[in-house]
Amino acid sequence: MTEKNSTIASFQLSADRFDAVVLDLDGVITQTAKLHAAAWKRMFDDYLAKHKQQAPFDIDSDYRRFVDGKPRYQGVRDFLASRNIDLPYGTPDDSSDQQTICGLGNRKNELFHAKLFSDGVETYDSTVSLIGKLRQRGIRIAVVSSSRNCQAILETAGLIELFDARVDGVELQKHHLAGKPAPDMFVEASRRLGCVPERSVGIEDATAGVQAAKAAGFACVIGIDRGDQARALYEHGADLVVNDLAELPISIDCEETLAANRLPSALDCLNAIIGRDDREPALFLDYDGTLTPIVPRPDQATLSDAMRTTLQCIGELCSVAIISGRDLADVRQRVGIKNIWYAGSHGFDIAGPAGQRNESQQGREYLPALDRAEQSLRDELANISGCLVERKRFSIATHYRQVAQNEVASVKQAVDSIHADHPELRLTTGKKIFELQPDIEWNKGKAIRWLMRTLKMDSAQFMPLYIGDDVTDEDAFRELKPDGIGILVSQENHPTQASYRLDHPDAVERFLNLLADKLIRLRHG
Ligand SMILES: O=P(O)(O)OC[C@H]1O[C@H](O[C@H]2O[C@H](CO)[C@@H](O)[C@H](O)[C@H]2O)[C@H](O)[C@@H](O)[C@@H]1O
Repeated sequence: MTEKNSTIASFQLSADRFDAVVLDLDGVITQTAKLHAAAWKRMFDDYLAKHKQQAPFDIDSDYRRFVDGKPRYQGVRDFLASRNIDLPYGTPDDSSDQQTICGLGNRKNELFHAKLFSDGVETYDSTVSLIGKLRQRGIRIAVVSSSRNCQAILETAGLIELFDARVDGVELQKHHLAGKPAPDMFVEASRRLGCVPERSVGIEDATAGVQAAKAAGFACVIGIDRGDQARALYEHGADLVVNDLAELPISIDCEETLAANRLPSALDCLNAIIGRDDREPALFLDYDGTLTPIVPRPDQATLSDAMRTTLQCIGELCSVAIISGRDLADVRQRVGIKNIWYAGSHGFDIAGPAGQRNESQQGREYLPALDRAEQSLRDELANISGCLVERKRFSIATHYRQVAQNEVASVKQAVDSIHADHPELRLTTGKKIFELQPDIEWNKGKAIRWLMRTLKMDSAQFMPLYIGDDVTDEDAFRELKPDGIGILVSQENHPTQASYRLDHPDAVERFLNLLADKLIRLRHG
């Protein structure tokens, strides 16, 4: 990081200081700048070839000085002016072979689209990952780009959902905004986000963009120096220049809980989840609500054949373990895949594919108390219609999903009273469920760490990825926060320690298939 002054030395992108971050597209989020530069060069060189004394278009100097970051026709006009070439403006409808500013701009766009189609869109993973983290902290995100192709580029890259607002070349024309370096686009972006420039950050890689954000009165303007232009970015108003957004300090609080509906979709962020470093994923999956939809009765939660095939496939590509609240034998039989690890009773009971077994030693001392509590629950709840008591080796679930609304309080009262008789047991809640389990320092998160140690999965080499939907899954999200990733399966809005979201087990299946494709591609270079 190169800093202009010492006041920025303590710079932190935190929700306390900033409400919004507004980013340029090309060269900041996507690596389309080089596609644009190549298309500009090809178009101008073809044109300049007809002017004998003219040197070819230079990507290092001409592109950055006259074209980068500006609306298309303005870029044509400014570059031609630098060569003392005067062309009629024409109209946006001009065909791409007309010798007008618009005709040349349209030719460049044709060349750009051909390249986009043939080469696809590469993204800067550090930027995508930063946007994910900022969104989790409640910071609003907008993209400002002079490109009329902004929407198409974001859609091709699968990033369109990451933005709360977009001010692009199409909007520019529609609302008669002035292009960068004028402040209009940044002012409009913060207005659309419902934020003020004084609490907004602008991120740009072009001098015209830096100038625009500064002129808009943004609290902080960050320049990204992808070439040798740190000095120029500072001269145009950047407060801080970095080579890549991975260098940017943001405030991280591991205990922070976030609203689930603010989390980015894991389907949109696969590249940020996998491939942000060289670590191999180690996959830990919850069962109910994650691999199967929630259904009225526990015995109806059957794994679909499609999900089983997906799990089998991903199990060939990386290490997979199922971490469930169900009894070990039950979840093992429901999933029915041989070469993976299983943890039952919320991690108290673990088994490996080659007959390995780890039953919590400490947990065993609680078996008599669990037996007594189970009997009391069965006796007390026998007359409440729809109430189910499900005994797992190290846990007892009392299900009230099928209980009439006016009788739920009686279920809770009975569970509370039996819990009071067994203070050595812990009472937890979940989806229409009360659970009693040994009150010891053990949970799904600890079980995952135990598995990683046992399987010699150093987190420098393996990245733990946990997908779950319920309260006890939060223990796993919290445990993995420093070195792994948590994905919550939910459509509701509640606090969570997860970093990404999937809406439904169907989305989990889609995500696992995308992950499998990605791992296959990485494996084959
Ligand atoms: O950790 P998990 O594998 O997700 O297990 C959590 C509990 O899941 C089951 O109950 C839940 O799913 C049932 C079937 O969809 C649903 O009817 C119930 O309301 C949910 O709470 C399971 O029966 C429990 O033992 C697990 O603790």
